Amino acid sequence: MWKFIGGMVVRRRSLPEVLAPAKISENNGGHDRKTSRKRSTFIKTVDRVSSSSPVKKIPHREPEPESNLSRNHKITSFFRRRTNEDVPCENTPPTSGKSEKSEAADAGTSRKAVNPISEQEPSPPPKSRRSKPKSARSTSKNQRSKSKTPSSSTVKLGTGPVSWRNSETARSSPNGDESDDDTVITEEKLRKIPTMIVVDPSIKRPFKYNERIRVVPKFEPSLPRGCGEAKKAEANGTWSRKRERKNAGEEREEVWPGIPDKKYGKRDEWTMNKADREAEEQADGPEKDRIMREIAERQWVAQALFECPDDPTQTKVLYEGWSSETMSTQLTDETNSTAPLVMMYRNIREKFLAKMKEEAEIRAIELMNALGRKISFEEALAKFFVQPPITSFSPSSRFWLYQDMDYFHSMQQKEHLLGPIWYMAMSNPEQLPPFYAYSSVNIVDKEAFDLCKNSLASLSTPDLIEKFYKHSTVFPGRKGVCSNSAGCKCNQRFNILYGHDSGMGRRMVDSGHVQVVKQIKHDSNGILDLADFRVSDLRVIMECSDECGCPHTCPRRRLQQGQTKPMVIYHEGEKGFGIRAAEGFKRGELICEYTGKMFVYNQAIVRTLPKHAQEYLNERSGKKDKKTTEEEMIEKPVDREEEIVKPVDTRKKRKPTSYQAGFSVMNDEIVICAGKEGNIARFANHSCEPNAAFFEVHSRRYVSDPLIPRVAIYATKDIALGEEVTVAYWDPTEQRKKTDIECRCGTASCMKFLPK
Ligand SMILES: C[S@@+](CC[C@H](N)C(=O)[O-])C[C@H]1O[C@@H](n2cnc3c(N)ncnc32)[C@H](O)[C@@H]1O
Repeated sequence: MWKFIGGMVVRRRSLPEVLAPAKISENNGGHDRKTSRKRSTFIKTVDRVSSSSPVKKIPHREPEPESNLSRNHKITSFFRRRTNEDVPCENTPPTSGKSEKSEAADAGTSRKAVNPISEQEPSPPPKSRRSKPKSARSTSKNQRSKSKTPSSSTVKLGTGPVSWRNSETARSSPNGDESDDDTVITEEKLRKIPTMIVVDPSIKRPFKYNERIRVVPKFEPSLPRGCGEAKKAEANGTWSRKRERKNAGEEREEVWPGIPDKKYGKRDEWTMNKADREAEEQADGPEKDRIMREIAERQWVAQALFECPDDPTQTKVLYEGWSSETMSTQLTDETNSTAPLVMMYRNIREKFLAKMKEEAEIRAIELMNALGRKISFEEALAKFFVQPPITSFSPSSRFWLYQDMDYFHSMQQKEHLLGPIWYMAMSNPEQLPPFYAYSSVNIVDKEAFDLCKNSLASLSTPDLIEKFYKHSTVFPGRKGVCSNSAGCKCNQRFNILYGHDSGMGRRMVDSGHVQVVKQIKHDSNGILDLADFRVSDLRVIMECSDECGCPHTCPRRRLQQGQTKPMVIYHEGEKGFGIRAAEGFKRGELICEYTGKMFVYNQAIVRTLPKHAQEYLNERSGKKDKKTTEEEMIEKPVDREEEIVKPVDTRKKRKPTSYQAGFSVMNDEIVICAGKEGNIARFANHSCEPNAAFFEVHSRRYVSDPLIPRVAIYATKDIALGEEVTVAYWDPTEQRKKTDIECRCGTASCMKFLPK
């Protein structure tokens, strides 16, 4: 078993199969085949679409060839989606060039509301026929709201320099109406943001433990809540993701958990246009006007924007729920105003890519010099940085799968008020993205939930004081960085639960030494004070909660505010994927949380075992109650992992994983496993000279919620834009058994092999 320093435990695994390269089928023969095969299905499914849907019931007829389609009609239905169709624009990779407006979006400057249509259209269509694109869901409300500063009752989350959340409030809306801005955080909204998902297989139907905690019989990855267009398309679309043959004889669906496997495609576009045209033709007078208005008012959700390098006034738009073959070209100024957040995402992505390219160019020159200039610069560069393979709009190109992962995972993040993420494999365009289900919160097994619910840490401070005051002499006062002017209760909590005055703050560590648990504190900007930080310290961060009386912007609630900065999951060659900063971090700044499935330790191991091993272990443990087993363990200490894993390892059936994190201080029975479900933190690679570390965090917004132990990654050094975020899986100063996995951290003090 490997140890992440600070109680993070990982277990060995081989590189997942999903990382193995596979061929992209660029010619997308499958698309046409599939759409024609599914045509009748679509006709059937549109019947079921509600009247509010833009999809209309239409008679079944043979499709007309593309060239015969009414151009005007397409323009009407799809927000002039074909207006610029003739503009030569390869869907080329994003570059660092930016328009003035996008610069403004980057800086988060507020802009006067603009009606993009009246401003940009040289010869505008009749008013009633104009439709407007909707920005990504993440900006849909934002789009509608006026540029406004939050009122005193609404506060913005996020600390430190510009975060995507900070800058987006400043945006204006093309419509200018005053509807609620989903980027302004109110207490009411916070109360409903999910904090965990509890899995209890014994229940039949999901229910709410409270406003933030849902109990489900099984965790099932699904599309994020706001993605209504994608959901509709998943039910009715005719384009579907192709199946991919990985190894001979083995077929696996190229359907990533939580990513739509069906979308609207060209055929649907044609069908909808045709239905519109027919409805329009058949109607008369006010009815005709109504239909035309309805068509004109349809909104499209922008999923991603791409630059046209030949013409910076144009931008390519990929729509949520639609395949890439239906992309359209729009005026950059329009997309700047109608989809400011998506534009901001594009700018962040481009800035990051420009940085990566710069780095790759330096490495390419180094390689050329090392090889005596036997290869050209272009060849050398291609070893480190390949432009995204968007030579065609073929929806089956792997590039579009990456775009979907970016969008749908970022939307999940958005749901939890967290920063956006991207996936990139710049040195190998054939690289498959990682195969796992995204979850911004922990998925807590019922047993772990009950354990946490009944733990001391879950008690309110008055209850803790009542229980423990007699055992403790010192409970230092209400000071700290907490923004409650009356003082903070949370140092008291720390002292009762983990302080050495309480008698619970001394722990035996692996080496057999006794260590004192250290409280790591924030400064008034939410930055950790890491003055005398050592990676091998036993440490806990104590956050404030509602019982403290401070607002949710309190610097002592940093993990509750979550990941504010954009991050990239970047393919690092032999190390697999890693995480990189798409914006710089200061030492002590929060990077993100480590989420995954949370289990009670023994059970966590047992459940990953093959059936026969599970049966054997369950049968054995069934004869003894839990207490006896634990007592036995204390009397005769055993390496729990050794004991449990051995029967399986000898049969060489189980693939070991390295995505498990354990707790040394808060609850050493609990494990977070991010092997199949988790967030970006699961990609943190090891370095012998890391720039970040794991911290156990005592964190909940509401004291009425059970306190589950949480893990955060904080920067322990300044991290620059584009730099990889790394942690130490074990204390490099400690002698440990080594595995045969070569460490590729590339640092001067590298131990050469990852530890056991
Ligand atoms: C927690 S995962 C990190 C994410 C992983 N790279 C991925 O793509 O899913 C740990 C695994 O990453 C790889 N890894 C992490 N750090 C490494 C390093 N310094 N050198 C080589 N491989 C590394 C090893 O395969 C290890 O088992």
